[in-house]
Amino acid sequence: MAAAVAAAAAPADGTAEWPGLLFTDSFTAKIKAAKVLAVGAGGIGCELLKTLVLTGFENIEVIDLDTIETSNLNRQFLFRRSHVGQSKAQVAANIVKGFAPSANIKAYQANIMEPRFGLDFFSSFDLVLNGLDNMAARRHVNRLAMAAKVPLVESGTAGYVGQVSVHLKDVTECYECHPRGSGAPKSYPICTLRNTPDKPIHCIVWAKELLFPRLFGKVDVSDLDSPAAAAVEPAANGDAGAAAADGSTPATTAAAAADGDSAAAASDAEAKAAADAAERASFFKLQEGEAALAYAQRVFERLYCSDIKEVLIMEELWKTRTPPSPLILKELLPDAAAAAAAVQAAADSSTGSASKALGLPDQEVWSVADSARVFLVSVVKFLQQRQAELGEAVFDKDDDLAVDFVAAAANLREACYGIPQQKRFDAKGMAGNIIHAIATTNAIVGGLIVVEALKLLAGMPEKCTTSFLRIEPSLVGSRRSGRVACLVHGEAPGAPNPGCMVCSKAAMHLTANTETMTLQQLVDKVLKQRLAVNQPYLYTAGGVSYEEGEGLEDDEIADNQARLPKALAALPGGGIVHGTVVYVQDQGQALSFEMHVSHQAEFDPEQHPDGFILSGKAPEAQQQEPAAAAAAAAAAAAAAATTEAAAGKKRSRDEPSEQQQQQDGGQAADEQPAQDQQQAKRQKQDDVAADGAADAAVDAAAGTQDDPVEVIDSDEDDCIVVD
Ligand SMILES: Nc1ncnc2c1ncn2[C@@H]1O[C@H](COP(=O)(O)OP(=O)(O)OP(=O)(O)O)[C@@H](O)[C@H]1O
Ligand SMILES: [Zn+2]
Repeated sequence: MAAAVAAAAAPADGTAEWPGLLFTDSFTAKIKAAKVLAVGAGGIGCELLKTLVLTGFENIEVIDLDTIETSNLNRQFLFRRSHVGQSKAQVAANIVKGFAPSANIKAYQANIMEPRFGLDFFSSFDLVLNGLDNMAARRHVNRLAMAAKVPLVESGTAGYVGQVSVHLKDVTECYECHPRGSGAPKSYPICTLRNTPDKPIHCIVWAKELLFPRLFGKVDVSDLDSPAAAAVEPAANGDAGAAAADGSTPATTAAAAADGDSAAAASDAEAKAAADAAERASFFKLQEGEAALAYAQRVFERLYCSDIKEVLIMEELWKTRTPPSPLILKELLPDAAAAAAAVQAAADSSTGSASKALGLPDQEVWSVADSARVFLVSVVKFLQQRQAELGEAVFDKDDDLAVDFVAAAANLREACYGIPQQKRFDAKGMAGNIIHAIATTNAIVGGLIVVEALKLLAGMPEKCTTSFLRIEPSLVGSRRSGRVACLVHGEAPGAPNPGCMVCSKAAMHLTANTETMTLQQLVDKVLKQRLAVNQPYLYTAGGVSYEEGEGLEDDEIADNQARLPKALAALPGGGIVHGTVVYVQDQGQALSFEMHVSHQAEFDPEQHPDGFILSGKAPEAQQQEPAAAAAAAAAAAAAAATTEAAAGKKRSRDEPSEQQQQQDGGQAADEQPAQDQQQAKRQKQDDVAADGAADAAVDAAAGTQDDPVEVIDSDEDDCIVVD
């Protein structure tokens, strides 16, 4: 189907040029016949679907995994209150069909990342148009659109700013040709979060990422207080005091660092950190017969009094900083009996929110005493009313109790450290990375997507623009009218990046401590979190292999699992060491690339808090003639074949399994089990949180906000003129 776009490279109506072409019969027919995939039926998606049908598109498939929520109604104008709880994709399709009854719109309530929406599915469209809100899904769609050579129009909005960009394999840059600023969640040095916070966000991240999972979720989802992290810090930054984690004293690490015996120091530090972690794990457990309120008070005392006193012992930390002051619960809530009764009454109330139960406002900064009350009430409510989730809870910005807890816990820590406290509304925004959506921005962006789609359909990718919607108009030079003020600035899409791991055959370069990084960390932190690989299959010429995904036998799954805790260098088959080339594939994304590994023992935690460095690198093959590139590819394939044989693989990675083919055949969207939908929704929420301030596309637009009047050498065609 994508061929239809290429075939239209010459003006469809002989002499017709853009934009006159739009008004020709043959182009109208082309619009009518084109098959379009719209991904996302949220803020942008609703606008996009409406504009598509009003422009004359009649063959549309729309996918959205979510259901309609009341909070969507203010801007997702296709939805009404009566639709709350129903599939966004289905309702959007039904309503839009009312505008254009001849349109054929197929809706899927599904995650675009499901294997059934694979290469065959993408290849069946002329255009893919994104109205998504998270990086993981955007990257996934980009990978499949590039592999299928289907043009992709990508979009994003954040408040008043937005962006639309066009991606066409081998013609323009793909969505991942350049690093996206906020692709990975913003990370903060662990020692700052634990011991020396100096901004509200440090306290909010501490409450959300460390404390929330510690009390209600899976502790291992956060590595903020893992013994390994604690042990590594002193060696790397030489700051022995900062190494003491979560209340451990600096004495051991400081002495060990000073005696010059680094091996002994490291093992002492590791042992100490492990003992501290074990002590904390047991302290934060609810004791047999312990009342929820007594537990909440005990945790309060530990976090805001004894832990703070422990940190104060580390004198070297406070030579250049203001030391924190402990909070005493009895001083904050002097009438202990009355306070306990009020907290228990609020905790027993039927409202799911601690702050609402206490009658506290969302839009005002609470007093420290009120934050203490909210803290206690939320802990008790979690223990009493949300028992089923304990041990599994995940922070969700739409969960009132979780937001209450994080806002109060962060405020109390801010009070200890003399950092300004936040309104609940703002704490929620920071914890959930929320930028409030603006309907008009979505409408403009939805319209711009269709404009770019039309240029692509006309076979005129050279006319395409990357459009930046700005918060303030810019002055733009114009041939005809001098200078005009523009809200939307357009520029030509960039060329493909030969170093891109997605749309070229470039290699990635990983620098890590191969003696301490485990295969699990490589898979989770590097491949999944940083490179958005969903179902990794990796192997080396030496015989290391690891695989996830469908179609594996039980013994293969067990073998793979057994390798995960091993350090890279200790893996069987020679390990992954300095100089190893790791071949990575993800069948679900039609993706394959090489990763070249370098060993480095230590990393500066301020500069590389993840403990590794990842960079893209153009391989030699990119500069070679096609024949040489093919030879290099054949050599890589041969290495793969050797490894496959060594690993005893039975099926080819490049051929879809029978199961995969069946899935690609296209089940109805609503066949996905409800549990999967829930999981996907949770994954989406995680992704959204990890998405930082929307996406780098938007960052780029947002970057111009401080520069409202700027002269750009551009044509009027590229802008929307403000009267
Ligand atoms: N992997 C995915 N597969 C299918 N749809 C997705 C996927 N990820 C996100 N979406 C959908 O993309 C849409 C993005 O729209 P939007 O940014 O308006 O989000 P929203 O959830 O409706 O609004 P808000 O986040 O502001 O509450 C959402 O409807 C969301 O469900
Ligand atoms: Zn690329």
